[in-house]
Amino acid sequence: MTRPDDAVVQFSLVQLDDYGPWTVTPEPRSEPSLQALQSRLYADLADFVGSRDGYVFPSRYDNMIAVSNRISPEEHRRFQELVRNHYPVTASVGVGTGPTPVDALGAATEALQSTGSAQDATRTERLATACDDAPGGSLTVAHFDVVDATEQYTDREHAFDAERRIKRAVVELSDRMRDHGAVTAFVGGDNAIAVCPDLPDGVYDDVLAGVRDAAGVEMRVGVGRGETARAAGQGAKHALERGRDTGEWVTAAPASTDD
Ligand SMILES: Nc1nc2c(ncn2[C@@H]2O[C@H](COP(=O)(O)OP(=O)(O)OP(=O)(O)O)[C@@H](O)[C@H]2O)c(=O)[nH]1
Repeated sequence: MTRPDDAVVQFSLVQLDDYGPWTVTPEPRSEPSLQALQSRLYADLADFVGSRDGYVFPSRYDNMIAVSNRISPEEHRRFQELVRNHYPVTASVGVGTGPTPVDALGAATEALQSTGSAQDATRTERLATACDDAPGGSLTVAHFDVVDATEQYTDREHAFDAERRIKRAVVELSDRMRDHGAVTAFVGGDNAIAVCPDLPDGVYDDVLAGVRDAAGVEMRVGVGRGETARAAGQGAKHALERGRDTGEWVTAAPASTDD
């Protein structure tokens, strides 16, 4: 199947095969060892996708999300092979494209779901791709962070309360960005990254105001565009740094792929 003409973004949904039953076979496995396995597998996915100029989000760890523009089906198979060779579990992958990140992740989800249940013992290492070439258009990445998180929360509040406050703000943020077709993920510290359609600046202003009203947390954003998630994301990071200096949030000019 070829990809839709208006596709600008490709997402890959990586899902561990039959992982739930494995975690309790022959008896429940120790939680720290499961956490270590999940973290290592995520680190390998981040290296694999990052070295191909994509972006990756841990999601629920048994399901992980990659922005995979320009990463071919053959390369996805190489990642599946890596997992098989290094871990006691295998991974299936759904790949989807669409005009918005929400559409593309939806297509990846449907492709994967069409191959069978996450807990089907006979579903092993499926690669479900709804397209035979990856889109090469321009991507938008928005990198958000909390203003003065260290001084206001990290250095003052109970660690658990600081965590809850920041996570609550990110939930508010991702709900609002989803309404605009963006997929947003918490990426650590006080940071969240959204892969977005091309949105007017006013949308970011409204979203930041909405998060402030709902969660009482002030965030800023840098926005970058580029032909890969890496290029767009680096542009967003540079824009965020400029925003720290000026107090305004900033949209970066399209970044080159080798930025
Ligand atoms: N994943 C990720 N984490 C980051 C990044 N930058 C900072 N962090 C994390 O966020 C925490 C807070 O850092 P900052 O955002 O620089 O600190 P701040 O106190 O909010 O200060 P301002 O952002 O300047 O208002 C750090 O301790 C890191 O854990 C980034 O680019 N990516």
